[in-house]
Amino acid sequence: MTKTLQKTTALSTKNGKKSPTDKNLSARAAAAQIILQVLDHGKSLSALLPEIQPRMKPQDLPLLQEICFGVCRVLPRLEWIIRLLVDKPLKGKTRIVHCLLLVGLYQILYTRIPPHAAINEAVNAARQLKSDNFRGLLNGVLRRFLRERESVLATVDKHWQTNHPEWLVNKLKKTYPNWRDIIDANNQKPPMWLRVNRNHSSAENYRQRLAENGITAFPAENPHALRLESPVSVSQLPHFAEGWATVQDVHAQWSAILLEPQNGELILDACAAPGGKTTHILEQAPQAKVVALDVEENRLKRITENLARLNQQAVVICGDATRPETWLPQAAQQITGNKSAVKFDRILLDAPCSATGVIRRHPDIKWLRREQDIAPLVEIQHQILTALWQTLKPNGILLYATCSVLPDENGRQIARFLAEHSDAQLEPLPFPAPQAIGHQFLPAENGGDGFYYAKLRKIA
Ligand SMILES: C[S@@+](CC[C@H](N)C(=O)[O-])C[C@H]1O[C@@H](n2cnc3c(N)ncnc32)[C@H](O)[C@@H]1O
Repeated sequence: MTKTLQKTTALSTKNGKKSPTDKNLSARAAAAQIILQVLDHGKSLSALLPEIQPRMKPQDLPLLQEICFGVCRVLPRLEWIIRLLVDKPLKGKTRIVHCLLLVGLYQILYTRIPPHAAINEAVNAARQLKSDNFRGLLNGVLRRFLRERESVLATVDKHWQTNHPEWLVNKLKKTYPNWRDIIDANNQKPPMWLRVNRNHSSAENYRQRLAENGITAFPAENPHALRLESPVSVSQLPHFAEGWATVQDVHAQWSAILLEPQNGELILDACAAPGGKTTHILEQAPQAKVVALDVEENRLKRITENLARLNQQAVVICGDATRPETWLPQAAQQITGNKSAVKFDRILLDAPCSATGVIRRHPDIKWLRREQDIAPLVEIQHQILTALWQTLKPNGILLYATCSVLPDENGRQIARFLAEHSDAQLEPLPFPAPQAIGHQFLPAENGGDGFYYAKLRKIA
């Protein structure tokens, strides 16, 4: 820390102004509120952004999204800058001012917004957020950062910043010799991937249609996947509303391919919401009878909407995968007309997990997930696996998937299951460089997210 970096003291404040309606809320004010909810109240961006979006001006949404995701991506670096510049931590009611500083610094460092505009907007947002008394502090800190940028960054960037929580870095270090590459990949912005519905078009034909609409896309090894050069709104995608394409990461697309669903089979998608993989199963095998199960009732609507867009049918059920006896009779009733027990030919278990493989897509995971969450997740995965195994037909297939990179949730989970179930056999997967148990994709490998797959057969 150089001597020139004098610290600015946070002033105390009294709130004065009425809060504006959300329609008048600027992108910066909304971003500060959302970041506060993530950091201090453990809420996810994917829950918060859709809530606020209908109440914002449409033209403000891209910037709101950019700031919220961006701040989560580089949070420790921004926090360090604030520690250097602000004497007294902004706590309690003044946390919103701290979040406005994050928002202002992010724009100065990571966007093309002219710094003076970023500062003015942060100061204006303070008024909207009933923090008038802090306008001077915001203005002073951000302007000082501009003046002393070089020396501040020399201090902050003296050592490599992981921008990850320490517990996660330690876990990655223990498992992966190339852990730094994983961290770097997690800190990138992810590409947008499409899955082309082969019932409407080949990936190549769709790529040409995209090109005719000014959208550049690249093919992948996976036959249905296209990577877009730059993300676009789905409303720009040809025939999106009619189900010609679905937004889905390239590695997530392996789920339905590895499951190999067949027409006429009875298939369970056990943790199905929002239904991205349910619809892929039905694209692959339109005549399969698919049960889409999820424990979160409010997430079932998303499955139904996705099925409707693709003009597909499935039995959508709310239920706990650890307790098949509570929902299996209802599923049987809807499929066969009577409640007697049914067994599945194939099961996709896209298990609830730490989501440590999709950090680049959901950077808030780094601050929402805690080390102590992992063991309970591993236990629930084991319970679901064990319970669903009883519902699988002899010779049936269970595909276990997670978007985690932690071995406890992946290879070790399956090793434990194999040790406990003599009727379970590991099936080979069609990837080069076979791994010991299942297959781990790392984040950004082939441009895809971090995913794990293991395919199990029930020996007859
Ligand atoms: C990784 S997400 C599934 C994503 C989905 N397969 C897709 O591709 O769109 C995991 C899902 O598991 C659900 N879930 C968690 N615990 C569950 C349980 N005990 N039984 C059924 N579903 C559960 C969550 O509600 C969540 O929707």
